[in-house]
Amino acid sequence: MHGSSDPTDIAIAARHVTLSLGQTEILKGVDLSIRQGESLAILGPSGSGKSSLMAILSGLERASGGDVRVAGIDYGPLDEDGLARARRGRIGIVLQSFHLLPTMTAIENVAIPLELAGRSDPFARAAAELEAVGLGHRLHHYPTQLSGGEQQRVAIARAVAPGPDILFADEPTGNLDGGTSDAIIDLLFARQAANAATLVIITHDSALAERCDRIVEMRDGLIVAERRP
Ligand SMILES: Nc1ncnc2c1ncn2[C@@H]1O[C@H](COP(=O)(O)OP(=O)(O)OP(=O)(O)O)[C@@H](O)[C@H]1O
Repeated sequence: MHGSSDPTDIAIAARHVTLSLGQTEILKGVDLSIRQGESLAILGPSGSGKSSLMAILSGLERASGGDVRVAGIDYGPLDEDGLARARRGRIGIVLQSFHLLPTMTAIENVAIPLELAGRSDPFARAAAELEAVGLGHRLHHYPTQLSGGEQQRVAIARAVAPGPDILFADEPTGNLDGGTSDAIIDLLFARQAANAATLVIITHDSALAERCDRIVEMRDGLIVAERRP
């Protein structure tokens, strides 16, 4: 009835998004629409603005200009608290640098956001999520007691645990060996399918990009190409 342009199908709508930091123009007018349930890979050289765009779409950073609407919420009028509330339980984020809380164990890092989102049995659920990423034997380790790849997997467990509608991942396989990387990617796509979630992945891994529904390429603060694998 409404066709593919039905606005309720759109999980993420960015219109002419700009980001300037000081004199530097990092994003120069990005237009991007992503459908609910779609998987999108963002490719592009180092410094092209991929992480900056993800920070804005995920509500971690505010755009300097343009419009961002995610899961029906206009980010424009929201302050930092408003953005945090908009993210909670709906948006999962895996960042390159993990951002685990150093004073909390692996299980606490996964369980506390579940508790904040009002989910029942946060610790049982967190344990199950950590087992799913192969860390059942590391539940009570602190981040400094975990390898980079293990911290990465805790960050992934934390992001997927609330069953978010939208999952963002910045180089999710960057710290993982081949076998672990394949298992984690399978897990991300399985979670996406189970929740009909939207998945946005920044990656240099072309095999991973090819598994997505759509690939966009960034260069110098703009999306310059788009294709379907
Ligand atoms: N806080 C900041 N202050 C100044 N410049 C910044 C800041 N954050 C990012 N930049 C610059 O913005 C540009 C885009 O950075 P961004 O991290 O978005 O690129 P990227 O495509 O994700 O790169 P990579 O693949 O290396 O992670 C870079 O030139 C970077 O130096």
